[in-house]
Amino acid sequence: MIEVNALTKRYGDVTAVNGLTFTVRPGHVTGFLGPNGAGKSTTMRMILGLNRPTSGSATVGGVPFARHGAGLRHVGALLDAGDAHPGRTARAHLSALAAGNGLPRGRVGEVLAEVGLEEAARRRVGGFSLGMRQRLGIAAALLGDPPVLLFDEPVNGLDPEGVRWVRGLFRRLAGEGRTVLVSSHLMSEMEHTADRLVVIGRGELIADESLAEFAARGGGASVSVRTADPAELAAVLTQEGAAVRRDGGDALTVTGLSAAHVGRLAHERHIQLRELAPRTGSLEQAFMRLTTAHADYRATPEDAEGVRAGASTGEAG
Ligand SMILES: Nc1ncnc2c1ncn2[C@@H]1O[C@H](COP(=O)(O)OP(=O)(O)OP(=O)(O)O)[C@@H](O)[C@H]1O
Repeated sequence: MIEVNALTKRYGDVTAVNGLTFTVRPGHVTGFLGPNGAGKSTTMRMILGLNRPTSGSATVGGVPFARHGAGLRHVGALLDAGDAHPGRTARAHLSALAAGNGLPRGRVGEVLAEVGLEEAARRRVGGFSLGMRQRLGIAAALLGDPPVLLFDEPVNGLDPEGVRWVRGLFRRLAGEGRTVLVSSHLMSEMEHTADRLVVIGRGELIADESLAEFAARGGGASVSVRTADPAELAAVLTQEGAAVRRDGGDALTVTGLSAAHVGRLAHERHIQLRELAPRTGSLEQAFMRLTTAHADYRATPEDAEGVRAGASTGEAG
């Protein structure tokens, strides 16, 4: 369990994180989402004791991270894929981490196999692709077999097979009862990975809920119906105050009534239903709607690539 309590971080005039409170529970993959510059990395660094909060606190398993001895046994983290020394081999990098944390050497081979880097174990990290460095960072996070794992933008640089693999890995880790927090600035990445979301913008909490709850906030929740008598059902539902769209054939899309309500009305009027399915609103829609007001850096026509803030996360204090 990770508990973040009224966490605030200021860099001079910039408030990177502002009074953030949320809990990340075991047994779930929790997506940590926000536009560029929202404060995700800063928050993760404070959870890991790498940045000191201006105020507030963060604990892992009820204890500030810094007070955990042999840190890798308690928390595994992928923060920056580039943090392995380029002159070291993958195996040497992991062996040094294992030794520093009092972990058995045998774990090195196990995690190399787990992330698919066995073949590259004796190559220098300097020659690794970004995707390989991400895999190495994930191997380091897994080394201590920790109950809590944090991954900052882990999908960066992975190919489609790698993305599929990493999603499966996160789900397995959560399935084993671990606490898994994964950051991204893209909802599309989280949609198939996370089952809960913590969404922030400009350092402030926007949402802390399940994917379904978040999607419902985007509006557009509807009910799909197929029926033997679409014209009759459309009339009944419209009379009840719903908006009904005829989708051709026997299909209708209904907004403004729950699936249960549609089912009950059809039953009362003896209208046969062939399908009745609630559809949640789009996650992407909800994300855009709720974070637009909180986005620091947005593309303009002159700057179509958008601006990555001059953010350096190199602070160690
Ligand atoms: N060391 C620092 N010194 C000054 N400002 C900083 C520092 N680190 C972060 N910031 C600022 O804090 C804010 C939050 O940055 P942070 O990197 O935490 O955001 P993020 O959500 O991880 O963004 P991204 O998705 O772009 O990685 C930004 O405005 C950034 O410029």
